[in-house]
Amino acid sequence: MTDSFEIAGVPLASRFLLGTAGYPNPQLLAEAVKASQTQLLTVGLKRSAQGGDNGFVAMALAAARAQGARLLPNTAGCRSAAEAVQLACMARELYDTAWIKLEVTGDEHTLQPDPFELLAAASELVKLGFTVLPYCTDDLVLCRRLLDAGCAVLMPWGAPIGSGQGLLNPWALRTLRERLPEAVLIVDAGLGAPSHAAQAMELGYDAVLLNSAVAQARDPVRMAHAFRDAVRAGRQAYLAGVMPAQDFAVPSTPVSGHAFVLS
Ligand SMILES: CC(=O)[C@@H](O)[C@H](O)COP(=O)(O)O
Repeated sequence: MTDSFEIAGVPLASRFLLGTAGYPNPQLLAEAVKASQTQLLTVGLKRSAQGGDNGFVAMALAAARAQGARLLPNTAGCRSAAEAVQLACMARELYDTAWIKLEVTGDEHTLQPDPFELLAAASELVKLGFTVLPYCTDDLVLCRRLLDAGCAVLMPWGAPIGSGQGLLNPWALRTLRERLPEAVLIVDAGLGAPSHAAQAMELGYDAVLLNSAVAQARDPVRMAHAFRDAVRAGRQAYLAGVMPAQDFAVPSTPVSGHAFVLS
């Protein structure tokens, strides 16, 4: 039974989006992509545009093709709206896709997105016909503005990129889910363990995007499997209805009357 979701009218059978940076070698990248069964693979534009990637981008393209996955070029490394728009236009030519993962960094220490440049870039790219997937903070007002600007999807951070800290602010992520029930929401970045991905899915997120936790694992292929399973488990739990947590004990076996009298 498939449980797909849609981005801009395109159904995606996998809710696990994977990044292609930082693998020990291109072969392991290809095997991890296969194990993940992802349908959407990100590719860093700055890396490929600058060349010298030792075959990683070519391997990412081949791995995507082998399993019918789409490419999602990203603007990682951009510091302004103008730079991001320029890079997105290059990506459209290079990869023949109008989908773009929009990243505009505002702080070097946390790699936190710059909300002002992000919104400016998103508005411009939507006008240019792109399907824009912005990597953003979990700020509700910013997220609303990005949707109003025409973004197809929102990708709030779980934690800073590469930190592996998991969901640092579950309250904010839960609030986003509750306040934007119609939006396609994907937790992006900072997930370090499969349990973090499951937690995001249990909150009702449509998908997760991660890179470092798989690429830097001792065994990236096994880790890709683990995340794939965790994403599915979290999704199933959400659909089944996760019980609300409470501050008091409730006996799981109600006791009434006197069932047995031992003599
Ligand atoms: C691959 C990609 O698009 C990254 O920019 C993304 O944010 C992943 O973050 P992690 O490496 O923390 O999973």
